[in-house]
Amino acid sequence: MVETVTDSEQTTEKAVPGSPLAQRPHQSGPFVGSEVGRLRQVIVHRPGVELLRLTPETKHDLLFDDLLWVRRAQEEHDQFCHVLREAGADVLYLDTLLTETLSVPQARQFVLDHTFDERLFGPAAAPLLRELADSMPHADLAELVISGLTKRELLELTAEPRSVVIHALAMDDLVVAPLPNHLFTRDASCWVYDGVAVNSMQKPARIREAITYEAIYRWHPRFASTSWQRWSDGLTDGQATVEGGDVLVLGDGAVLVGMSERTTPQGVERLAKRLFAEGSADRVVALSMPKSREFMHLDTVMTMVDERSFIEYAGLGTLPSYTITPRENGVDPELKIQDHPPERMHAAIADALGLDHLRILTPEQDLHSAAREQWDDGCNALALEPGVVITYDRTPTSNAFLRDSGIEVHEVPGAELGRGRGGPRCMSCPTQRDPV
Ligand SMILES: NC(=[NH2+])NCCC[C@H](N)C(=O)O
Repeated sequence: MVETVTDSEQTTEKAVPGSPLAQRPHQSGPFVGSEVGRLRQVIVHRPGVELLRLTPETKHDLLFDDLLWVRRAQEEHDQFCHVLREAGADVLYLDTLLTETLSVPQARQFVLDHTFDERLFGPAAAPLLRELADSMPHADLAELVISGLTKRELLELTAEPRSVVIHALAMDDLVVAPLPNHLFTRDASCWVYDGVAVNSMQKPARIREAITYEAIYRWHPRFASTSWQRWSDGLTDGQATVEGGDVLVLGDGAVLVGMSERTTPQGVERLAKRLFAEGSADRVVALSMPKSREFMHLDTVMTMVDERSFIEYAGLGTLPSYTITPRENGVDPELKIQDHPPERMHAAIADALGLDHLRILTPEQDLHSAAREQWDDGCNALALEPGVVITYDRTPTSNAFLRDSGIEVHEVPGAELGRGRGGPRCMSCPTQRDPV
């Protein structure tokens, strides 16, 4: 095994003029000051009925590579949450947050309006389904939104609506689609310093996930009673997509974004512009990634494990990159864009971090083993604090290499969870994390 260190061996830190907000200490409201600072509060989603909706025919469109044994996946997820709690993090469950949010009348109306869209259900069924959903207790409505509903289940609740759309469905077809990728709470929203991006999702199976987060952040008292910035317009952003798996909060006013299968350059520019306008960040480094499923998000190929170290997939190579900074021009900052050739990728990230070089941790393996471990989320580490991470147990070479490099690794079982192509970082949406 070798440790690859880019540029030189020295570790002298450069002083970087970070924004005042990037330094803001942890307080009770949401604030994510870095990628590796102490994790204080995190949103997760325990896999549920929505995963029972996967079949060999639907799994592909629902973005899973295999069916999960749901009970075992729940046990694995419980162990993941246990490690988070042991590390002192406050673990918030997405379905509980949504249930509590739905008790606020405006939130309920918002979720119903956006879920029962005429364009999806047709003008005949949409109002009837909306009415049925509105008559449900909060927890049942949350369950319907996340787990979906088949025609058979619908007919157990009500008489068949007079609708061509519903009539044309077979009994076990889904009337309301499930949201199985809510498991990966990282993606549909992401907190960056003192604000949040509720993301317009690239894949049709994930678009409705943004409704859940939009409602929670706007109306759940935990979030609605504090002030924070908006880095996106969520559902209405169209092609300007950003997904949280592509966004690494480097710390001290710097952000690293992967332009992947999911995140577009338009999305990156908008994120940068809004961060700069509020003075919450002043450097965004964007990497131009291959657009492919195995590299769907940046955090599937590289994650940060301490203030200067990243675990990185051997097959990633180096990528063209851009450094975006604000060019002050009156009130509205313009974007100053500097492009870098592939060989400068690590140097561009190091510069944004104010470091002479990064420590790139890439275990030495044959190419096939490296590809297998990347596919199994070996590079998807979730930091609990600098130098302490959670990974799946199914990637032993990456885990051993991290340990040999001085990183404390907490392994959690990933035999079932890993079938959704997301690891510990993907399954977490930090809402409070210390700066470093
Ligand atoms: N941050 C991540 N890498 N998330 C992984 C998401 C996996 C999910 N099945 C999808 O395809 O969207």
